[in-house]
Amino acid sequence: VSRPPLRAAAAASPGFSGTHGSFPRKPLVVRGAHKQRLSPRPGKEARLMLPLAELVGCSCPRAPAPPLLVLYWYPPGKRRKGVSRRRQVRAFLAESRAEAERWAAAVQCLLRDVIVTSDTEFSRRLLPRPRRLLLLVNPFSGRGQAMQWCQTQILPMIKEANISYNLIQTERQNHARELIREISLPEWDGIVIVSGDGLLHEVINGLMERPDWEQAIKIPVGILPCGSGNALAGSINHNAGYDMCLRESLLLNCCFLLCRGGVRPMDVVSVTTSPPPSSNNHTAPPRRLFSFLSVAWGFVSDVDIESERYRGLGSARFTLGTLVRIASLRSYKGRLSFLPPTSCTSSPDATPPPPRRTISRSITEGLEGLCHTPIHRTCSDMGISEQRSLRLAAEEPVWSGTSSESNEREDGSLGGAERRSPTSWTWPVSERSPSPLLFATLPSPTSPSPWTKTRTRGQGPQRHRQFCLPLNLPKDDLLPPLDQPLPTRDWVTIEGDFVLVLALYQSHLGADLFAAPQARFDDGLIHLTFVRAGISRATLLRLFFAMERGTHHSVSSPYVSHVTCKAFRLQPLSTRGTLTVDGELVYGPLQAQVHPSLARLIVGDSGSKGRG
Ligand SMILES: Nc1ncnc2c1ncn2[C@@H]1O[C@H](COP(=O)(O)OP(=O)(O)OP(=O)(O)O)[C@@H](O)[C@H]1O
Repeated sequence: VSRPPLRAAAAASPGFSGTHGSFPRKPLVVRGAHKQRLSPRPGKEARLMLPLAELVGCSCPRAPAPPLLVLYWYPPGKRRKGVSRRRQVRAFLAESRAEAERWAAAVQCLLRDVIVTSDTEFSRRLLPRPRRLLLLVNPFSGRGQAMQWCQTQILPMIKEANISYNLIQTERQNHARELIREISLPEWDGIVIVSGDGLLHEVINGLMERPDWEQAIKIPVGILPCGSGNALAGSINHNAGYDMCLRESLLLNCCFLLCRGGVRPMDVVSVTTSPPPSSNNHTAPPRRLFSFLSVAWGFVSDVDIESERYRGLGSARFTLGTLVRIASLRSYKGRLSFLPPTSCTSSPDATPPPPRRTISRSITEGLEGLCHTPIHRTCSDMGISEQRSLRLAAEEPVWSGTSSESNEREDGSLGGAERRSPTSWTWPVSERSPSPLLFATLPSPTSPSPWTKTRTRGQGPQRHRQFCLPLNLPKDDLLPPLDQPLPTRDWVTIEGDFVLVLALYQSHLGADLFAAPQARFDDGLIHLTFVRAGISRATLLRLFFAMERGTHHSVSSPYVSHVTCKAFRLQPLSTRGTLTVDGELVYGPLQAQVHPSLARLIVGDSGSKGRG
C-alpha cells in the first residue's frame, strides 16, 4: 500500500476502528486497524481488520530506509489447538517520515493505554517512557534451552514491543535471590524470570528479604517459561483464555502477554518450616519463606524430586515419575489441619490456645459438616552493590536492550557481607531491638560450576546459610507459633495415612495440570487437595489424567477431598515422603497462611480474552 491510509494520520485516528460516544472528547476504545488496498486484487478482500489485541509493537526504520511504519503482529495459530502464534510483519509506506512517526506514536499510545480522544494529536510526547525489564535467565532450567529461546523468540519480540531490558544469566542456586536483595528497584518496571518456577521463588523471597520489602514486593514480576513444570506460566496462559499448550507455544503466549504488560495482584503464602533434622543446632528456630505456587507432601513432591533424574525428557518427566510412583504406591502418616475461609478471625498470636482436640470423624463425614467449601466426595543500573553477590557482572554475559545501560553502582549500602557472615541464629531481643534485621538460614554460598549442570535443587536446606529477614514482615495472624497447638475452634484436623497433600494457589500445577480450576491469582485462598491411603492405583491414575483437563473434581472416590482454606498446618508423623514449597525441598512440620494480593504479576492486558 503506497499512499493512504497513512496519509490520513493527521486527522484523529482514521484507519483505526473503534467506538466512541457522541461527545467528541470521550476516550476512544480502539479495537484494531483497517488495512485497505488501493487497487484490490481479484478474489482477495480489499479491506482487512488487524485486531489491536494481536499487535505487539511497531517501528519506523531510520533513513536511508523509506518512510515506513512497520507493525508486528502475533496472531494465534488457528488450525490446531495449542499451535504457536505466528509472527507477521506488515510494512506501510507513508508519504513522509513525520507522518510515519505520527502513526507509530498513535499505535504505541493505544498499546500503552494512553487515553486518546477523537481530537488527540498523536506525537511521541504523549508516550510514557519505554518499559524497562530485568530478565533473569537460568540457562539450565528445563532442557537447558533458555538462552537459545531468548535469542530466537524472547528478545526479538521484546525489542519489537519497544521494551528495554538487561539480561543476566544466573550462575548457581540463590544467585537471583541475592541479586534481588541488592538491586535498586526503581530502575525497573518489572523483574522477569526466564526459567522454571523455582527461580521466581527465589525472586519473591529475595524481595521479601529486603528492608524495603513492602514496596519491593509490589514490583511486577513475570515469567517466561523455560522449565519443565511451568505451573505459573500455565496459569497465566489459562487466565488469558488461551488453550492449554506447552514448550515454545506456551513461551510465545507468555512473551506476548508480557509485552502487552497488564499487571494483576497475586496472593503470596507465608510458609513456616522446620529446620532440617540433620541440623546440629536443636534450638534453631523455624524458617520462614514466601511461596507463590504450592506446598506439596507425599506423592506429588516425591514425583517432583525423584523425576529430576529424567530432566532430559522435559515435562514428560512428571508423567514418567507419576507412573513409576503409582507402580510403587506409598502412603505417609501425618496430621493435616486447616482453617476454612468462612471461619477466619484474627489472631491467635497472643496467648496460646488450650491443647487441640483432634477431630476423629471419618474424613468425609467430618469435613462435610465443618467446611464451608463442599468436599467433593466424588472425588543495576541494576543498582547492585559492588558485593553484588560475589562477582556478578564481570564474568557472566549481560546484554542490554534498546535503551538500557549497564550502569553498575558503587554504593554498597545493603552490603551483603555483614549479612552473610553470622553462623549462628540470633533473634532480636525485643521488637525494639536496634537491629532491623533478623538472621536466619540461607543456602550455602558454595556454588557449583555454572557451566556444569550440577543442580543443587532438591538437596535441601542442609546447604543453607545465613540470610536476613526484616522484622516487620506481615504477621501470620491466623496461626500460633509452629511449636504451639492450634486453636480448637474453627480448625479442621485430619490424622491418618495420606497418599498426598497438595496446597495450590495457582490454577495450574504444571502447564498441562489444571489442578485447581477455581483458583485465581488474587482469590485469597489456598486450594487444598488431599488423598487418603486406600485409594486404588487405577483411581489415582484417573485423577491425574482428569487433572489435565481440570475435571478431576468429578472423579468419584471417598479418599479424595478438595477444600479451600486461609491457613493450614501439616505435621508428617513418619520420616517417609518429601515436602516441597514451590518445588523446593523443605522440612516439616510446616504451616502456612495466605496473604492476599501481596505481590503483582504481569499477566497481559484485557486485549486478550481475559478471565475475571
Ligand atoms: N546456573 C544455575 N545452576 C544451577 N542451579 C541454578 C542456576 N540458576 C538457578 N538455579 C537453581 O535451579 C533451581 C531450579 O530452577 P527452575 O525451577 O527455574 O527450573 P527447572 O527446575 O528446570 O523448572 P521446573 O521447576 O519447571 O522443573 C532454582 O531453584 C535455582 O535456585
